[in-house]
Amino acid sequence: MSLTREDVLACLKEIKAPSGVDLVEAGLVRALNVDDTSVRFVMEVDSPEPFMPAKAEAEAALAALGAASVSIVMTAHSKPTPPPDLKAGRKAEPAGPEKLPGVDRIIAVASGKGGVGKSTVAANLACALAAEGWRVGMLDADVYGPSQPRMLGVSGRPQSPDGKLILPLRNYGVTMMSIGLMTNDDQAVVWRGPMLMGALQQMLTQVQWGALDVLIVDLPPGTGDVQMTLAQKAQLDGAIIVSTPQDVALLDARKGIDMFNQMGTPIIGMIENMSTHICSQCGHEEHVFGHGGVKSEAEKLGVPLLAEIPLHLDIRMAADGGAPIVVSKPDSAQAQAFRTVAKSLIKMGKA
Ligand SMILES: Nc1ncnc2c1ncn2[C@@H]1O[C@H](COP(=O)(O)OP(=O)(O)OP(=O)(O)O)[C@@H](O)[C@H]1O
Repeated sequence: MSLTREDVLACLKEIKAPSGVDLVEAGLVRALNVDDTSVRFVMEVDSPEPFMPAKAEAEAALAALGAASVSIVMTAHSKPTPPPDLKAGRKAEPAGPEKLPGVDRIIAVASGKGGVGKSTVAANLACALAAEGWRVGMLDADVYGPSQPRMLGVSGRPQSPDGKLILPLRNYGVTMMSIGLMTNDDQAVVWRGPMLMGALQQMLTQVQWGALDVLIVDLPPGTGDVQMTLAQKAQLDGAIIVSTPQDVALLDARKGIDMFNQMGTPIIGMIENMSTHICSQCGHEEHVFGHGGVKSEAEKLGVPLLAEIPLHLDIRMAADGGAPIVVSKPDSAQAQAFRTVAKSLIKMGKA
């Protein structure tokens, strides 16, 4: 029997948080998604441990109500830090960004502006690196428009058998996790700052990534909280900036590069996407958005231009159809453009 949102909320109202107030009343149930007999939500808490019994109780009660699958993700905020110890001679504690265990490198794929093809580039790059024999992970941190599940043809709910570690999904040799797998496709998620940070931190540290040569992070466009949090929490080995050739996209790309520079993240290079339009019927080439803008910007900023990817119907159909062009038409000229970037990243020692 299908469950309704109301059924689920009524059930959760019977479960008390450690404060004695029920989970719903306490405002702990966030991003609730009820899909037939599958229930998912985020529990926004400061520290997960005291809430484990309530979580287990909620899982059992929802299962008894008829939920076939229950996924409760806890967003753990950082623990309150003790006051600084100002005594002289005290050894400094390690602080700042850390390496993820088992993950050799983390590369962020970023853009200043939305819709320039950042996720398409990230998906193709991940598949191209996997095709070169690299162990590749993809963390889709584009919280406002997660598209990696669609692009990498992945669906289903990530499971967490022990309630602690989340098992990522896998396709085309890419191990992936996306915030989009925790939320409903057609439901707009309103992320509050701390909740967003918690979810990102959880995807970094509570997902069982396994041993990876490279973890690619698909960032949301712009220069916001997710970029900052990522750079603070994880040791980023570099960022790739995707831009279209128009001035407006380049202006935003420049802001993105400036932000990474301020955070001390090396810029691996820029990629001009939708560089030139190649007609899929006659092969005629046209510079719809201008051409060469990213090349001259990269020269000005002293960063490498990694590729100029054409605007081609096949790239869109492949990405939107769940099998990036690198996988669906690996020998096409369009796929070659991505494969060349992957090879040069490997050569540069970046992946
Ligand atoms: N080179 C290309 N040729 C044809 N279509 C492309 C190309 N690059 C991207 N697209 C298409 O453009 C659309 C937007 O791409 P994508 O979702 O990758 O952009 P984005 O920069 O990640 O956007 P956002 O960050 O706003 O989600 C998609 O439909 C994608 O298939």
